[in-house]
Amino acid sequence: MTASEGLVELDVTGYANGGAGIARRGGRVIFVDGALPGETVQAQITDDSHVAYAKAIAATIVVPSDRRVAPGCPAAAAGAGCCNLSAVDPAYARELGATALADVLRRIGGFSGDAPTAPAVEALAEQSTGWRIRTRLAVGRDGRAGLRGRRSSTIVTEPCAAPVAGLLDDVDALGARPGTELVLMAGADGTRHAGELEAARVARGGGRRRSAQRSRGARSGLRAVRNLAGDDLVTHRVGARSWEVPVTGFWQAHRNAPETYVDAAVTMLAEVGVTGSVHAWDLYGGAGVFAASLLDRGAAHGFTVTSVDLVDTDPGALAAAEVTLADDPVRIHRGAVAATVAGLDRPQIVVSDPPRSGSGLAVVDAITAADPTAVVHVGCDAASFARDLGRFAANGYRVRAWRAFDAFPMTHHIEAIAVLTR
Ligand SMILES: C[S@@+](CC[C@H](N)C(=O)[O-])C[C@H]1O[C@@H](n2cnc3c(N)ncnc32)[C@H](O)[C@@H]1O
Repeated sequence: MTASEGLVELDVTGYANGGAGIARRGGRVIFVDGALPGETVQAQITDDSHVAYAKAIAATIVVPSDRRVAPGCPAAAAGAGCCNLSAVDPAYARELGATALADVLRRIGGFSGDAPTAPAVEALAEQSTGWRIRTRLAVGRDGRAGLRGRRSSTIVTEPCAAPVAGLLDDVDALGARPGTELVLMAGADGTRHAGELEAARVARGGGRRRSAQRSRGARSGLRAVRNLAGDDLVTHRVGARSWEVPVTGFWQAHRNAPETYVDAAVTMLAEVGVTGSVHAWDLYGGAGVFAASLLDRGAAHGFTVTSVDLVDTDPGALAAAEVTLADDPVRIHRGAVAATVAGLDRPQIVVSDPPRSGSGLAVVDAITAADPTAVVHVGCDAASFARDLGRFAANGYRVRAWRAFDAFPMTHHIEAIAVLTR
């Protein structure tokens, strides 16, 4: 290893959850953004403040991996923070995702030989481009819309390759005003819907970390939406059901995700022996896609869902659920899961599909205290998924089956689903 002009030469030997390559130098682990296992890179150290590890960015690939491919996403190639694995062979990216998942299941979840073998990551579509049905773009002072830079607040106007065909066509002609965000969503029939989200009001001061947190909080808070194209409500379909979801509301990003996940959940519940009449909880249920499929598909798999408690915080998603599930035995609860579950009827089945931060230990404890026969736990962040599963295991629930999906192709993110029983 040599150091020149602030760069260090590193041999990358592993891959970490989060998409960085792993190298070692002077007894420390170095997480190298943009590097793959087997590569030698010249890297710039970006964070040297920790005793056990440092962070770096690959500046030059000296010896490339033979699994590198031509970058598939123009926006990422121009520095946008979207498709961080767009220059990696998609099959190899899935292998790396499975390796990272297995690693966090062991290290964070504490899983070893008594759990099923960690799952492979399955593709949701043949292509790794053209899968994303919703996206948010920042609108710059010049009125041009684009993705934020990976390590900067610059706006990259080259197109991302992830959105479905047509979603990003001529976005600047939609008329979103400078400083706002442009929200785009494709409906089940392919129609594009667009809204302008008013600029987030972010309080100032308190250091870089605090202000980044404030900025995220402000962006996710309630903000006015001005319709720019299509409708305020977007029609999505799963099986024979349809939902009318606000253009800013939650819907799975990959066009094939909802059908795949509900099919996986119902099939795995049957495989672990759920039978008879059951009451279910659909926690972090959004518009009630899992609730509907449990009701509609259980009978074909040997169990009958007689009623569901659906819990979510998002008023738009719950309004969609109220319409779609109006004639079904579903009680809708608006509120945080942690504050709501204690008052619900005892379930035999629980589906829990939290945001990236996971359910957290208190919610896992509340679920296991209700003593369900089976839990379907879904995670879009491998580390929080592993942590939550570890808590289920500590509370006496065993993973009986799990699957993982390449739900965000060309990125390091994966989605995983586990079914547990006591
Ligand atoms: C990954 S989404 C899953 C939605 C739904 N299961 C689906 O597949 O469409 C996570 C959901 O959790 C909701 N949410 C986030 N934090 C929550 C909390 N503390 N309590 C209840 N719901 C929450 C969000 O509004 C969002 O709908």
